[in-house]
Amino acid sequence: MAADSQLDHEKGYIKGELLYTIFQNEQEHFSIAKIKVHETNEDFQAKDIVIKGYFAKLQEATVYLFYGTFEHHVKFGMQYNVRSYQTFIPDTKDGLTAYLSSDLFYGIGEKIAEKIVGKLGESAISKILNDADVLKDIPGLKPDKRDFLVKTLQENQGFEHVVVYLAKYGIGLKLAQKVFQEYKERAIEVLENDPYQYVFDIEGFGFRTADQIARQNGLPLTHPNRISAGCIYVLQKNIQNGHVYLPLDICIDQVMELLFDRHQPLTYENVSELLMELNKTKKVIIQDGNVYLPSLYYAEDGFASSIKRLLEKPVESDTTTAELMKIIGDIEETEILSYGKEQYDALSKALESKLMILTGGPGTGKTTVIKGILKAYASIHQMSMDTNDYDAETDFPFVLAAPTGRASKRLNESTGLPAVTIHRLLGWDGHNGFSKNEDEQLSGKYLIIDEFSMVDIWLANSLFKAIPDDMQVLVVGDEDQLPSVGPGQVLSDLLSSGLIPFVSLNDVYRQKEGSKIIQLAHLIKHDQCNTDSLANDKDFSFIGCREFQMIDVITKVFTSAQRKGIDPKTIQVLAPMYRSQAGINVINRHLQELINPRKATKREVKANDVIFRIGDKVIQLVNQPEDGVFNGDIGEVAAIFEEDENKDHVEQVVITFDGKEVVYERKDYINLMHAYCISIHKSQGSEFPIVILPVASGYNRMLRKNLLYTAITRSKQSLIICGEQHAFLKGVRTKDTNKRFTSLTYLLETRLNDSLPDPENESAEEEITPYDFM
Ligand SMILES: Nc1ncnc2c1ncn2[C@@H]1O[C@H](COP(=O)(O)OP(=O)(O)OP(=O)(O)O)[C@@H](O)[C@H]1O
Repeated sequence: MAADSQLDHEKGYIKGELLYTIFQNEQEHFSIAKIKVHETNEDFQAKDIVIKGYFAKLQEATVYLFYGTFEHHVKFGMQYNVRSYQTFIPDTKDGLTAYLSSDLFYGIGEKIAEKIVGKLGESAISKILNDADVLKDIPGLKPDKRDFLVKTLQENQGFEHVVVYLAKYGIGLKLAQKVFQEYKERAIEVLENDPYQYVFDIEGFGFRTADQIARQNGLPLTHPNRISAGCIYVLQKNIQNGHVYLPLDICIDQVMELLFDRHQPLTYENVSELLMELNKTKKVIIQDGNVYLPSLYYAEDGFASSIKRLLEKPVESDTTTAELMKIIGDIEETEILSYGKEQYDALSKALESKLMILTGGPGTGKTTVIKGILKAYASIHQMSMDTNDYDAETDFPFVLAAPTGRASKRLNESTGLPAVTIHRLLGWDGHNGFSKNEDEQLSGKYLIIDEFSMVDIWLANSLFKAIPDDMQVLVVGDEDQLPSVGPGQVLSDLLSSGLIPFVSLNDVYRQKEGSKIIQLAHLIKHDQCNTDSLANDKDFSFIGCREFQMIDVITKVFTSAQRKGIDPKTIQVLAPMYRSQAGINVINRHLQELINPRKATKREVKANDVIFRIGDKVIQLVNQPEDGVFNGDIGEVAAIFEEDENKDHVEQVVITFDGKEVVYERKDYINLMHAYCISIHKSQGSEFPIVILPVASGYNRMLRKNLLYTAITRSKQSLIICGEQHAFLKGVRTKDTNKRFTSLTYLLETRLNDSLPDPENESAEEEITPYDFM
């Protein structure tokens, strides 16, 4: 613990003493403080500086070594962003004695301190922290004083010790803080004995980091914990590819590949045995030769059970076909339209089915049918569709929801009825789960979930658990769009089971037949898109260019739109990749410069490499249901507050999402990025008046039919594709062959087949529609 060995001259440091704390978040251990500088190897002359970072508790009159980097703050000027730190303990035994007999360790006098240092040497502090019993034989050190000394050291040095220790492995303060919160003083012991434990317990602690530490600590590569952590890591990684499980063979192969080492080879049996062990302790579930993480196994299982439960209680209706025809006829009259055959089927089937799926591409009338269903349901059951006619005692019968804020807003606008996000509907509490579940189910009679292709198996399970037995459900989606970001392919599994009543709308409606965007979407859907399909039209243009010209073309489109008085906010660029010559990051940088350039009067903050400026268009990257914002929501930077301008005394960025304000602190900036250009995946569930879709051959490995179809169907008024025609045509002809491993179809087949009437026979009986009389 000698000072010279403490000091890492290779890194920039400031040695200094706390003057005062400017801000402190005790829960997060985050502080901003002013320190007096004693010494530094940084190019820096001032006598004091503001530091910020995660600290245990900075004590006055204690000297610390801070390692970090300088950062410029608009108001406070130069600041030192601390990455790691430790208490500076003077170089000599005398220095250490002085430290231990300082005011910090009340009741420890110089004599006792000398004895401690005499016995334990210069590494006394580490020794005490590792094992407090080393103090047992110090003459004159009473048990209560000893306990106090250990406790104070643990409080002050424990966290630092962990920070310094983890910094050796490149682990930053923030993760170190999570580690300390989980294990306290045991952090280093756990890491030394079994770094893989961190992978299980600490969110964000990667397997590879644990592996590197284990190797440095000499743990054998065939250590069972390494194999176990490798198995869990492989399964977790595969969630990102949408898989619910991995077949045993594939799982073992991937684990062996991950853990491969020439000198200590693993056998198939080693991994397979460990998987069986994990299965016994329920850390994984192996079923029919497939390996699941428990949360996914139970989600699929639970979802299939909910479907079975609902279908076992069919709708009891005494409405005759003639009555239904009359009701639908009346709706046609008031809406001044005549439903097509598919639409009529959809209406009547949805009204009589406990659960129905409605699918269809753009402009096929999904919204028109939803509105018809709601009206017909209200008419059959003689219910008012006016929310004012209901109170706390009488629940509004129609429940409308969608996975994203934007999609639920559209559903609300198109139906005129309240619609919310699924998270909101289920009462997400922000941390532990939903308030609506199997014990406290939803109220209402008819549930419509739009954009269901975006719903992953976890959310589907939570939602369906909360549906009461007597509620009818309509699931709406477009099966040709991208599957959910999360694991599973719930919509397509439900459809391919063939066990859930469904209607697919294929006819495109007259008013929109003139729309090239919709035509193009349907040509792609039916694999009929060719060079002729890309001819310019009033709502569509294809601007040919090479990848290196892409940024130029996109900025020119924006400039010319601005000249024509088109609000740039109505234009959305959608691209498949973040990092490439014409990737999302580059496009965003250029568009920010063009649309919202730096101005002396405009506040901005810098977070990592990104500058957020007032007026910037931004996108939320994760679900933050506690604030009512969701992955993919687009907002605008409305205000930036400095530390002394708000009661929390922290810098804040305020984003407005459709009029709703959400406050972000620095630690949350990571959940935002610019949205002049967003990924096609993030655009699911949203629609934009004008879409620019760059298609470069550099995106080749991403270009797939469902991706391009999703992008195109986001545009409502105008679509501009720029790039290379052959890359686009190749993309729309490339099917997504990344099969997701899910067992939902199989589960539905095995559970429902025995208990339900054959839908084929059932629909054969019911097939009388007005068309049969025409
Ligand atoms: N039976 C019909 N007769 C006349 N017009 C219709 C009919 N069905 C739908 N339309 C019209 O076709 C257009 C598209 O219908 P709608 O918005 O319901 O389709 P959608 O599938 O929800 O489309 P999108 O997915 O693009 O939002 C609307 O203008 C609608 O009024």
